[in-house]
Amino acid sequence: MCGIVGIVGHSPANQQIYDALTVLQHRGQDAAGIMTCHGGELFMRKKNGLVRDVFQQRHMLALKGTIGIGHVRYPTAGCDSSSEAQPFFVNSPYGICLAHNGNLTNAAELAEVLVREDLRHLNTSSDSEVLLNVFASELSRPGTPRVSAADIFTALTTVYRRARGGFAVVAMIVGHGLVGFRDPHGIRPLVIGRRELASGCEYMLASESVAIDQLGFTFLRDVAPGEAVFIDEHGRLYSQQCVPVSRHTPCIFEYVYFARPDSIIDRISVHKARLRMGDLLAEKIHRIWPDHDIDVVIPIPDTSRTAAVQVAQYLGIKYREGFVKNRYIGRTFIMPGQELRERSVRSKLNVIDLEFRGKNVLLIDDSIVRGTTSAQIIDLAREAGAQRVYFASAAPPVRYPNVYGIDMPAAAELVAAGRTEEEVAGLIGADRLIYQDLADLLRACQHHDADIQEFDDSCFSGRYVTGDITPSYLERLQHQRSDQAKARRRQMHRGMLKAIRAV
Ligand SMILES: O=P(O)(O)OC[C@H]1O[C@H](OP(=O)(O)OP(=O)(O)O)[C@H](O)[C@@H]1O
Ligand SMILES: NC(=O)CC[C@H](N)C(=O)O
Ligand SMILES: [Mg+2]
Repeated sequence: MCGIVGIVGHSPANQQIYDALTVLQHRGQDAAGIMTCHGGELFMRKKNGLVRDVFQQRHMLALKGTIGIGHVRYPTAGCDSSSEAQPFFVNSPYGICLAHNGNLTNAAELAEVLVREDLRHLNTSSDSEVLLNVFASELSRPGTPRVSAADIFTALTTVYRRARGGFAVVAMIVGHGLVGFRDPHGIRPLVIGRRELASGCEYMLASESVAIDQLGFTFLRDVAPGEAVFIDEHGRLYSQQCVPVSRHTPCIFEYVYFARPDSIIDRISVHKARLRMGDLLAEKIHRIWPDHDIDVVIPIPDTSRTAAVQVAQYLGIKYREGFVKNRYIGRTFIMPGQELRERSVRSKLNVIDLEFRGKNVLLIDDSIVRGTTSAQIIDLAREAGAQRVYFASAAPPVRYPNVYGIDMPAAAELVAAGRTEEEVAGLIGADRLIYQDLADLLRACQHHDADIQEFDDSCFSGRYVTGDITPSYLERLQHQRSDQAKARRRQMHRGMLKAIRAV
């Protein structure tokens, strides 16, 4: 789940894009990049690492111009090497750079056609590079020195026809302006902000509204599914619905875990959705376990806090912060490799013993995916002297891979896949485990103000809204992107580097 941002303004864009990327850092910790444009020249800095580590003063000074795009990456395709950090760039036509959040489900087929028929070169295994080349190929069709907003929308209409999956994109066309578009189901989020200055209007596109707020822009609206927007270099905004919306199904996992609570996605407040998740989870606990013996509710920081407060309040039980999180360690779920994730949970969270000693504790998390966090946390709670350790998840069991931009490619790595809730409880070591029901999660995320009737809830339901996910696709994905496969690839890469050095 990457974070993307684009700005067209009247003052230097570099610092603003940097600031927006730090606000979106929770969406990707692996790599960061910025590209800006000034007088027809492009400037780029991208590398593996957190935003604060990738950009030093000298890089910032070199990023000239009042228009630019930025990206923070959490890989879901290709590999995690710095060559796949974004934005990506192609010099023809016009010079286009692109930053992508999401995952194409037909990247392999597209790549083949791009090479064979569009005569394009692909330098990496990234699906985002594929998407950029499809756009570039379609945009080159008019064959004129400049293209209009209408030409850009025509090109994107064909991009929509060719590309499948989840995608929210910002792209910059040299000498033209900033483009943004969102997949036909609106799986991945994208919002527009505006700022009126004496010098004119400035625009910002971003993955989450929190970036718009923090940069002092005014939230204008979400980009609609299948819609494209174009902001020219003079700050004029054009938009067009490139494909009709048949089903608007935002990713429900944004509300469960990914997005910041202070963001509003598709007119649904993430914070309020999480509060309702807590309410409905508590209702269920009360319903199925009226004579519970829970002494205290303890959240697993950070994301579960909002729901946990509601559980405690509804059940009339004490709420206590029993785990202390090291604020300098990032989110573990989006770290690459199981070994690193396991090490990080332990070094990130520590217990305050007295909140556990002799008590029956109910630990709350927003979700259980691989079970990395829950299994270790339950051990910690026991070591701290808890008498009984119950566990509740504000989301239902994650049993199916995600193919739209969350790196859960292999069912075999999901602790609940093919297992009953009792079996999962046994595996993570809980005395009792309670999951949110899917119907309640859907209810928690719906809001009468928003028109959303359905969500992409594939990781819970196994229903894929794009309709192109077959068992053989999932098998291939597992084969290519399981932790084991990634480790094998890293090993091979290291071997190749060694061999090259030896030569
Ligand atoms: O079952 P798992 O595979 O461990 O995944 C689920 C856990 O990972 C996430 O936490 P993370 O530490 O990434 O971020 P947070 O601080 O926002 O909660 C999520 O909030 C759960 O705690
Ligand atoms: N998490 C994402 O949005 C990833 C974007 C893209 N698929 C990549 O791997 O770089
Ligand atoms: Mg967590």
